[in-house]
Amino acid sequence: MATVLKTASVPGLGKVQAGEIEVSSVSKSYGVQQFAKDVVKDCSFTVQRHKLTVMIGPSGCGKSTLIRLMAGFERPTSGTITIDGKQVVGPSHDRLVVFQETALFPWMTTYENIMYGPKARGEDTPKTREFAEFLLDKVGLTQFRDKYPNQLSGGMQRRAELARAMINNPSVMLLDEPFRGLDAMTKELMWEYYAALFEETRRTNFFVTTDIDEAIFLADRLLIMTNIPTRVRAVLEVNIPRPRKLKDLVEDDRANDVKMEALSLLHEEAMKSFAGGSKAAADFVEAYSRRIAKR
Ligand SMILES: Nc1ncnc2c1ncn2[C@@H]1O[C@H](COP(=O)(O)OP(=O)(O)OP(=O)(O)O)[C@@H](O)[C@H]1O
Repeated sequence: MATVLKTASVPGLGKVQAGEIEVSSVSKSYGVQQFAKDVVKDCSFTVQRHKLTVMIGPSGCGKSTLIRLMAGFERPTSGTITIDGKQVVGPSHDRLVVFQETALFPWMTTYENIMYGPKARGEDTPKTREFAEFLLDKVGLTQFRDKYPNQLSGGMQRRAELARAMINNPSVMLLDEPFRGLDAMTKELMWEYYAALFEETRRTNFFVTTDIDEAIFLADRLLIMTNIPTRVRAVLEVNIPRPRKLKDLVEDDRANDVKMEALSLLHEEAMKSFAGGSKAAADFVEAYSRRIAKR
């Protein structure tokens, strides 16, 4: 059963659903017989209730595949995925996915986009409208509530996207590199908005990235993935107090320790991939070597 966390501070919401996902010995292959490609192999981990779990791994290792399996868009070749003990057999409103591509409807204003889900379910109530206003405020878009997506910057669109997912009160949010492609400063701003939203609600979040600073700034727990076919290589706890500040990334010793450990593990995985001829791994190995040389 999902634990219900009382959150009197969230107007219009009242309670936050927070589920727990268990991924048990999951494998996923594409293609058949001699063309079969193993993408995920015997992978197990838990996305703990009320925590922000971040998955980081080499480019192309199978992270998006895992998100699609957890969302129920695809089925594992073997193994099971459960949410609060119930097997995932298809998509559901209890697991909402935010992708890097914008899914905002261009003909709707920011407010209309956010209210789309509740309206579609016949829940256009004073409470949901109050929650929509709260979310607009939290993502800094109150002044832009009546603008259309093409009148918003890239960062604003991603913030509207977050609010549009959160209003549906899923028990787990799944985010697949939602800030990829944004410039460095906009990205950092997004981390602050997103972390504040997480801290306010303590909803279970699962976030996939290839950006080590993003991973450490956001995570309670960090899953380091192996090269393809992927599984969990290590789980690192990120014990930096919240709310976090960007300067923690450079000033907090715990952040630096986790970063060095994570980079070292990722480097080993990238080297394996590099040996297999991967261009993305070669880029990572070069960037890592430069970073180490600078220290
Ligand atoms: N539907 C599919 N059919 C065949 N192969 C697939 C399919 N989906 C993914 N793959 C393969 O699985 C591998 C992993 O892809 P995936 O997108 O899950 O990795 P990723 O870690 O999310 O990558 P990135 O970090 O670059 O976003 C890739 O080699 C990809 O080509």
